[in-house]
Amino acid sequence: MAAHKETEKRLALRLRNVAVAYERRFGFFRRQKYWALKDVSFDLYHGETLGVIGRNGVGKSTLLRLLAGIIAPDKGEIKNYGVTASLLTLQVGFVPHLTGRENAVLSGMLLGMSKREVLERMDAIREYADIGEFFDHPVREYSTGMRARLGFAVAIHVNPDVILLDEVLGVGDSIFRDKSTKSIKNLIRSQKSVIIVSHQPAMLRELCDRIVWIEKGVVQGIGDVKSVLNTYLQSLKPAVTATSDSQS
Ligand SMILES: Nc1ncnc2c1ncn2[C@@H]1O[C@H](COP(=O)(O)OP(=O)(O)OP(=O)(O)O)[C@@H](O)[C@H]1O
Repeated sequence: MAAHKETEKRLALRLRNVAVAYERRFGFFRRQKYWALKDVSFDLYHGETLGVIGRNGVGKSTLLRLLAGIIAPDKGEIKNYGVTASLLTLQVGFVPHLTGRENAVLSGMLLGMSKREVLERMDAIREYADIGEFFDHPVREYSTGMRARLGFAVAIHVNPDVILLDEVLGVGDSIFRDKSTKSIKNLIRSQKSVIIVSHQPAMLRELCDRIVWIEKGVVQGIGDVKSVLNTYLQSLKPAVTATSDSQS
């Protein structure tokens, strides 16, 4: 089931033959280029939710970093039709000796807000994180779940035109997981454009209008959620699926 929202056929972003290389080091002196993305082309329209699937290490996070403007393409072109894009990821590092409040300012600014915007939203962020007095304690005292709560609370209060979500579903304990999933679903059902990387097929089936399947840095499939997801899932377990299908 798709996200039930109007998708205007108005372009937000266009990628054409985009490639990204990282430099990998071998020992002290040897360096080699590694092409994490080799040839990626697709369009993103206003209001649509595009899912990104693919095995570990095929370039999904690289794609989101590229769209957020954190890295630039080494080849190809990204055309922006006047939208702001911001990456919501829990991998933004916190500074351990600073408090949750202070880290909220830093990571909010990293995600594209001005300091004033973060300060204006601080009460809402504190309330959303719901970690009590720990909000004003150094982050080094936090549990992993508390860090996830703080990271998510900041991320959810950023308000770009295009929201890039990197595996942010399903964080924290069950209460927070429900709350964060609900917030993400609300964002997705709004008229914003969303690109979501997830390894959870059920979630993608529920939320996305289209899917892009990335394999070894190239687009292996793009289009209808059901068919692209099915083809991808089949590709993960060809032998097993053939056997279990014939038994059922
Ligand atoms: N800073 C970096 N320097 C060198 N190589 C990198 C760097 N970041 C990522 N890579 C490599 O680029 C490839 C793509 O990484 P990326 O994180 O985009 O994959 P992914 O599809 O998001 O993986 P996962 O599903 O495991 O999160 C991987 O082989 C990874 O090792």
